[in-house]
Parts: sequence; C-alpha cells; structure tokens
Amino acid sequence: MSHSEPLLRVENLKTQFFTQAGTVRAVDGISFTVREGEIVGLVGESGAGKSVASMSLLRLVESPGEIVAGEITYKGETIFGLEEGPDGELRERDDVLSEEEIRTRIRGNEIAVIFQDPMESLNPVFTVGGQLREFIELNRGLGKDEARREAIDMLREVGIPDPEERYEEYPHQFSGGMRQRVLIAMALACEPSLIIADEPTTALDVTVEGQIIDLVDELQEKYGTSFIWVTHDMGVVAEICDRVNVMYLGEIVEQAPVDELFHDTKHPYTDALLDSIPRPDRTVEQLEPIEGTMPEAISPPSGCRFHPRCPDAREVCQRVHPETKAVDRAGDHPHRAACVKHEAFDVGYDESPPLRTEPQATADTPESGRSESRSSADGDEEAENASGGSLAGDARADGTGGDGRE
Ligand SMILES: Nc1ncnc2c1ncn2[C@@H]1O[C@H](COP(=O)(O)OP(=O)(O)OP(=O)(O)O)[C@@H](O)[C@H]1O
Ligand code: NI
Repeated sequence: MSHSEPLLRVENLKTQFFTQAGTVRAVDGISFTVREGEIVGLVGESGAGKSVASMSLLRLVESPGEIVAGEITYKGETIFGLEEGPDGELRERDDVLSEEEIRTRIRGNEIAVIFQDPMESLNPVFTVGGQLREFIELNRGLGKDEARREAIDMLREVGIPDPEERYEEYPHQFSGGMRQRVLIAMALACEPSLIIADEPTTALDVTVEGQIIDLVDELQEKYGTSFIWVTHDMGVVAEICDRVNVMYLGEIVEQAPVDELFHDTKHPYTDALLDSIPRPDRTVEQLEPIEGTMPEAISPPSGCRFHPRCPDAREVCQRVHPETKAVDRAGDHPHRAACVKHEAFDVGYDESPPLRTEPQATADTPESGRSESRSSADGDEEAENASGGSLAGDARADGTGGDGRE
C-alpha cells in the first residue's frame, strides 16, 4: 500500500432498507477516507445514517437492508464494489472479498467495532475475562494460558484496576464505564488497524465519558490505530477527532479537518449542531436547540434536505440538490460542503428570495438584495409542493416528517 493511499476509502456509498412503507435511503451517496492513525468523526442527529454507514463498512447490514451502490476499499482490497454485467445489470465485482474472508480476516482482526451498549456485546452468563480470553484464543490462535495472560494484560492496559480479580467477574459487576473499557480491550486485542466506535460514550456520564476519551487518545497514540468515531455530540468531536464528516439524512453535508469545521463552518446544519452544544465561549442562555426535527429518510425533502429547517434557506434551496463540493482548502484537505450559498455552486443563491423573514433586515445580500415582494415567508409549503424536479422522486416532499413513523 502506497503512503498516500488512505487506509479506508468510501466512494458514493448507498445503503437502503426496503420496507413496506417504502425505500429508506439511510445512507445516500457518501464518500470519505480514513488515513493511517487518524480519528475521523461521523456526526449528526439521530437517524442521520451514522450507524448504517458504519455497519456497511463491515458488510453487516441485514435484510431488508442492502448496500445498493458505491465502493469500499480497505488497504487496497475491495470490501464492496459493483460493476455492470453483460446484461446491463449491476453485479458484484470479482475482486470483492468473500463473506469468509471478511469474517476471518477483516472483522475483528483488521477492523474492530465498539458499540454504545456493552451489555449487548458482552454475554451476561460468562465472566468478563473468560470472554476476552476466548476472543483472543479464537482470533489470534493463542493457547488458553497465553490468551489468559494476554487478556489480563489488556484489562490492565485499558485501566481496569486489579485485573486478575476482575477477570473472574461477570459483566453486571462492572460499571458502565468499566464495561466500555472491556469492549475497548476486546477491540484492541487483535491490534486492528481501524476501530469503528459507534457512540461508545453516549450512555456514560460526562466524567466517565471524559476518562474513556482520554484512554482512547492514549491508546490511539500508542498503537497508531485509526478510528471512525460515531457521535451526535460536537463536544466529543472537538475533543477527539482529526477530521469530521457531518451527516444529515443519509448525506455528508460538510467535511473538514476539525479546526476548520469549528472555526470556518460552511454548512448551516453544522452551525446548528455547534449552536446546540455548550461551548466555553457561550453562555448557557445562548444555547439554541436546532429548530424542527429531522424528516424521515423515506421521503427526504426536495432540493437541499436541510432547507425546511435552514435559517439561510432561499427559494433555490427547494429545487437544487447540492452535491458535496470543495468550497475551500484546509492545508492538505479540501473543505467540502453541500450548500448552494457558496460561490462554488453558482446556482443563483444570491438572487433567490429567502424562504424565511429575518427577525431584522440583514445586509448579507449587498447586490440588488431586497427582491420584489417576499411572499415566500409563509408560502413555504406551497412553494415546496410546487417545486418540480424533486429529488425525492415520487415520495412526499413536504419535509414535515414525524407522521410517517410506525
Ligand atoms: N432495520 C432497519 N429497517 C428500516 N430502516 C432502518 C433500519 N435500520 C435503520 N433504519 C433507518 O435508517 C436511517 C439511519 O439510521 P441509523 O441508525 O444509521 O441512524 P444514526 O445516525 O446511527 O442514528 P442514532 O444516533 O439514533 O444512532 C433511519 O431513518 C433509520 O430509521
Ligand atoms: Ni446510530
């Protein structure tokens, strides 16, 4: 593998669930990379598609879900890839790793996963040490005694006090934080190159969360492991990530190194996420919850999927579905965003009438700014229904969400 080639490359990945209510476009064309030793964030509200994206990387999506498009390569090997067959139908490429190879060579050994709820990953009827030992035996082909020693070393490594004694205990005898440490030990046991951590600290209180994050930071430096860190919490992103992908309704709407993302935010959704967390430079009263709720991935709004909630939305945002594009550079990395207010898009955003009336007239449109009559402020719904070329195809595009839930 050449040095410049990333460890993991995800290209235009789409994962859908074929349900009775319709097709859920859970992951809808995302692209990102993870380089060696990097911690890459996947951040977004509940339902954004973070977990489905993570599961897709290990081909763990279950029926009625299916990866329907895109390419996933890891260390130059193909985890997922399609090609057009002679009959014009899409089929799996020849170089795609077999189920057997994924199971024996990739999962656990090369790419490990840590989930939010350790109780789901640990078996309550076996001791913690026994489970860890067995995992090491199976995956590293060590004998029982050696695997036991290794397991105890790992428990010590992740900060479990008295690891010899704790080895004999059952999961329920561990606190939430300690259980999460066990899962980290298990993930690290095979020295994988990549660990996918899906909200591993969400269930923990803030102090314990901080301890786990410090631990991961330490271990990451020591082993050089790359991480994909899934979270809805921008505070966690700030603490741990090198680069960040912000997801909204199945899409990555902004992608940047963490400092750029925080200090030169390019997407209004990222702004909203940042506004909704406590920050040292803000008082608590200034915290704003994001307006509205995220619509369902089964009938995404037309145009920009965030437009029904976006303070910057203009008429054009209902019609034009923005691709994620480079809107700036940040050192080695492009700063990408999917928002047509940026020049890179050039679809007439500046001339387009706003969808919302501002509390006060703002001077952000210096040109012929105040366009005719602003009938659109409360004409939201009409305008949306009238907008042709909806990306949502035949699906309802009113973006109200909520009522479609089971
Ligand atoms: N088995 C399934 N069947 C149908 N739809 C599903 C299934 N699993 C996930 N989805 C849908 O896929 C979309 C993405 O879900 P996902 O779990 O990836 O979100 P998430 O970003 O991880 O959210 P959270 O923060 O709540 O974990 C959601 O609309 C969800 O309802
Ligand atoms: Ni999730």
